[in-house]
Amino acid sequence: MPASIIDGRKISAAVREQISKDTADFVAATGVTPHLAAVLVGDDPASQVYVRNKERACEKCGLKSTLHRLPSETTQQQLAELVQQLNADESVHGILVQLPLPEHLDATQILDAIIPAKDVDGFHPENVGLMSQGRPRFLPCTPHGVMKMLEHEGIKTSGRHAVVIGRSDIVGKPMAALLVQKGADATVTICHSRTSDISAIARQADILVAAVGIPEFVKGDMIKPGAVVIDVGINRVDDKLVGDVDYSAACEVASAITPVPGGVGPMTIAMLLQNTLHAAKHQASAL
Ligand SMILES: NC(=O)C1=CN([C@@H]2O[C@H](COP(=O)(O)OP(=O)(O)OC[C@H]3O[C@@H](n4cnc5c(N)ncnc54)[C@H](OP(=O)(O)O)[C@@H]3O)[C@@H](O)[C@H]2O)C=CC1
Ligand SMILES: Nc1nc(=O)c2c([nH]1)NC[C@@H]1CN(c3ccc(C(=O)N[C@@H](CCC(=O)O)C(=O)O)cc3)C=[N+]21
Ligand SMILES: [Mg+2]
Repeated sequence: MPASIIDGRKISAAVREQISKDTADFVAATGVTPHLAAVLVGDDPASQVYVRNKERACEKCGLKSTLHRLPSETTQQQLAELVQQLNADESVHGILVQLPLPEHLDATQILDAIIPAKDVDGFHPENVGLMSQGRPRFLPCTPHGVMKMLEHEGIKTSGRHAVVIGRSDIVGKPMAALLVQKGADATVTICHSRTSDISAIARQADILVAAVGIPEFVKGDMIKPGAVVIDVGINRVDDKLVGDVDYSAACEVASAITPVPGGVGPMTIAMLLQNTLHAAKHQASAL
């Protein structure tokens, strides 16, 4: 039986509908419109896709979004100054600096400079620490979106073996952290570029998450029959979006799979809007 397709667009639409209502209530009560400021330096293709969709989603849900587009040649100091300006701007509730930054810029220093209360990506070390202790402030959007999808589909994680391919700070590591935490209770293995025999490990997964950044990295024979496959990858190949999983091969083996596009991406955006509303609520109540 071919895999069932986990419809990220549909699940995210349901989440966004709730966010729209909550945002309207918040605006009515406070007169404040939740405001997300995004910073894009240069022209990373996955970031371009993200920017486009997130602007549209903010607008539809009644949030304000502003995009600061900076040229690839932007200096560390110029970028740091923009972050300081957004930190100080009381009309801005959420700040997101698109990654990856161009080679010559130090992303860690920039992410550390975002005040934790506006860190809607959940990348600041204070927010990472809170998450890893199981008392989250802002959960990172992509892993949180994946957990929401699993929950929505009634896919249990407890006692299951989850294999995450990728150990980045934005996807792989926080994905593993959420899957292993109490309540989710998966047994988690993390793979990366130095892992030996990834295929053998991947084949043990009940839940396989691919966050590699290599088109169709996961082949059909790396998937255990009946496994759930979550494809986080957003790769542009000949002007089309493809994931990190060989989708047609995986459909023959998996029990359920997320497509690209239309899978994890829309969930990331829904979680970003949720974090921005949450940030605005906190900042309004702190006044
Ligand atoms: N759908 C969404 O909402 C989002 C999608 N993405 C997409 O997800 C993908 C991953 O993103 P991100 O985590 O930021 O990417 P990174 O490039 O930061 O991380 C990739 C990870 O994959 C590992 N890796 C690379 N090559 C191999 C290999 N041959 N075998 C095993 N592991 C390998 C790397 O290992 P090592 O650490 O050893 O280098 C690294 O840990 C990208 O396609 C990105 O565009 C990202 C964010 C959100
Ligand atoms: N600080 C930071 N935080 C991020 O979360 C972050 C980032 N930087 N840099 C780039 C990656 C990539 N990313 C995407 C999110 C949604 C879609 C998305 O909406 N995808 C749609 C695309 C639909 C289409 O346009 O065809 C889909 O998959 O269906 C894509 C990519 C977030 N990232
Ligand atoms: Mg990819």
